[in-house]
Amino acid sequence: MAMRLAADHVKVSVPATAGNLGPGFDALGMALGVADEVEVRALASSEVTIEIEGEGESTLARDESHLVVQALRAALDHVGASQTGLHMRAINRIPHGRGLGSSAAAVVAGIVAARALIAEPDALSLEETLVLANAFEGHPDNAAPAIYGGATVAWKDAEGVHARPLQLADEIETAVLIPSSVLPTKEARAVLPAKVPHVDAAFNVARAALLVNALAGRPEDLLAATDDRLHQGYRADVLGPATSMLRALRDRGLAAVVSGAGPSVLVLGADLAAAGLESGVPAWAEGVGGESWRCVHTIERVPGAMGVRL
Ligand SMILES: Nc1ncnc2c1ncn2[C@@H]1O[C@H](COP(=O)(O)OP(=O)(O)OP(=O)(O)O)[C@@H](O)[C@H]1O
Ligand SMILES: N[C@@H](CCO)C(=O)O
Repeated sequence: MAMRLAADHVKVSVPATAGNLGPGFDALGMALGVADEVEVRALASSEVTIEIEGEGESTLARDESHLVVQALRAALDHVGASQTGLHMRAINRIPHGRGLGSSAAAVVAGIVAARALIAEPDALSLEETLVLANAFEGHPDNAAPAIYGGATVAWKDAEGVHARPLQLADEIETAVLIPSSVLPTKEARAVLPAKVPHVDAAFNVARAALLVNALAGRPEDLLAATDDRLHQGYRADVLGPATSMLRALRDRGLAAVVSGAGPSVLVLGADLAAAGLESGVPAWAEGVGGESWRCVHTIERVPGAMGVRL
């Protein structure tokens, strides 16, 4: 027998995320202080209606092809629950195509909404949520922090997809510099080589391990720990102004990395106010690469996705 829906009105919030964190390509990630909200009402009819406010309000589909709806349906199928008509209201605050995990947030929102709707939420564990989200995304580094919050390491093996929360010291802050230009993740992945030199792989292994230690409370190592040879250099041309911003920040001694597939740039540090990154963009950074940038500064550990019944 199909699993029952136990609620007909739920609300979900999912944070933006930065994937990679420099050396941890497709593995490390961190939740950021901006979140999308989605309200879902199950309908007696088979109708699907969608209201969107914010990012994508004039471009996103209002039908079954909407990413949140697709993920919700996949999650209902996964637990053997009946499909339902639905009305969805989305407040989209995460910019799209900027390396801030908007697609992962949409997918996780759909799965967590399904989890809140069904009679047995335990049928969809956090681990299964990650497996389902990875099936949409193809890489788990954004979905993992979107689900668990804070900083995470995620990996795949023959059994599936896994993630663990990383220790994140209270003193670690983030600032994200967001340009107005967009870079679809698909385009940024298409320029990566199929093989990399062994010496570059070894270079990143050392930095990724050092970064885990630095995040746990050694902020003085963040600059060395955020260097990378596996993706940012290969993407320099498609990243355009982000490559200039990355260089400008690192030349100032700031631990900057490309956020996800870019073109946003993430800065990690223990006192980002001292670098003028606590509110707005510092004067020297305005117009770098011919872009207009805005800055989002986060000082607290960001929680993962939350779903509640209304
Ligand atoms: N809230 C949303 N609702 C529906 N579709 C969305 C939503 N957010 C993102 N998308 C879809 O995902 C696309 C962006 O995904 P893409 O993977 O290119 O970038 P990103 O997820 O923002 O960045 P990154 O993966 O580098 O962190 C959008 O153009 C849109 O099609
Ligand atoms: N690890 C992914 C993050 C993008 O979402 C990439 O760099 O392509």
